[in-house]
Amino acid sequence: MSVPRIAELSKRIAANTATICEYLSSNDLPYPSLSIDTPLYGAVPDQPEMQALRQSILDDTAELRQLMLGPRDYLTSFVPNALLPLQAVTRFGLARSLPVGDETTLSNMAKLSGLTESDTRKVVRYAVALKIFEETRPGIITHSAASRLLAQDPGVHDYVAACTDELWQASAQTCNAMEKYPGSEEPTETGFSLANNTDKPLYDFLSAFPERSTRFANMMEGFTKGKAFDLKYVTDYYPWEQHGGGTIVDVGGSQGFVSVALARRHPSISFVVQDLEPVIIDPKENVPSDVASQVKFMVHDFFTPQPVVGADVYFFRWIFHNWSDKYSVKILQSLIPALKPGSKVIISDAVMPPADRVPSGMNLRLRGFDLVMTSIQNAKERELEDWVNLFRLADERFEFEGVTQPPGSFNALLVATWRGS
Ligand SMILES: C[S@@+](CC[C@H](N)C(=O)[O-])C[C@H]1O[C@@H](n2cnc3c(N)ncnc32)[C@H](O)[C@@H]1O
Repeated sequence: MSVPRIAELSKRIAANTATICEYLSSNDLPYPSLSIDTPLYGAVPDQPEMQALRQSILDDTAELRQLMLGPRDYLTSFVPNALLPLQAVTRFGLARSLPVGDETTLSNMAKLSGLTESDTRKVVRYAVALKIFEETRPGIITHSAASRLLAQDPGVHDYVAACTDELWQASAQTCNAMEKYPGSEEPTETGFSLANNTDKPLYDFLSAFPERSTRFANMMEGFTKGKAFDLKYVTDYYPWEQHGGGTIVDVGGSQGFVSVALARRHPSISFVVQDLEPVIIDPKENVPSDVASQVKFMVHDFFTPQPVVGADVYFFRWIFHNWSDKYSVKILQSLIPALKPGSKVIISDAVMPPADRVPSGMNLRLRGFDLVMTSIQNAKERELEDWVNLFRLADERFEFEGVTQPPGSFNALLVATWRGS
């Protein structure tokens, strides 16, 4: 008789958990816990074998939960306001106002946040139920591991704040946008546009609000702290050393953290980070002194002709998934006047895999991201064929060379070479 799926899953979960426990125990490492002193970026070591076991446990527990719920309870288990406590905790500074190691009362949290006591109680207790904060005695609140991270890591804080304040609201309006503007490729006809009652694209709109704009950029940097977005997937999976003595232009490079990481490993390469004005605030603050002479900043709109002529590489990380094909083609074509024969265009972006080739947790994230891109820009994540077509649509002289998909990475690296004169 075949083993029931629920038994198979629970057996594998138990075996994988035991392997991780043994590893932690034999290396004298702490076990995962929800309490404040747990390793805040995860107790499972960042090592391929351990991470594969962790991913398997995450996928198996999700499936086991769904099987245990059954279809009806599964569908009704999606509460409509699951992100509300996270939005409130960041919007009203509830985690940051509580010093780590201290305890406080709900009334004090209300005073510091400006919320009413009643709203504070509702929000914080929902957060406690989600293991964000602990209520150690009735009305007495301390940090949990999760709220501590929100208090102490500005990248994670801004990630959560921008996800809830910007992306969640945009998602809630996306079906309305699909109805109002069917098939639109315009970044002005999105869920984000409807949520903000604006006719400007997201980045133009945010540029009028420097704080929101910076927070959005910080959310992007926060992503890179997630394991699937580690900068190593850019630095270690392309032979950058072949461009020694040359120049790499980091187009839409935000505050330059990718260029800084590459500059540290390749002292003979020069970097130019380009972005819109409000994002490039003050290069003196953004560039660590050890690479200051190597990494320059430049305000540049990538829909206008590329001003750095004859660079070896034009690098785009997380740019094209923000734009529909109509606009992505324009970005590539704006490079053409600056390209020399052999210039590379290197793109770090997702290549959507067939669903059965990735762990279900990763597939879920990729599918979620695809729709985030629609909600904010009418853009999309692309399959390999879409990428090849994009270069072809922009200009036949772009020769698509191939793609590298580092294991465990959200993004792949796509390389094309300019074969024009
Ligand atoms: C998703 S972020 C990616 C940032 C960075 N490359 C990274 O890997 O995290 C997109 C970036 O494109 C920039 N951007 C948007 N429109 C732009 C434009 N027209 N010209 C130049 N940069 C632009 C944004 O300011 C933002 O920093």
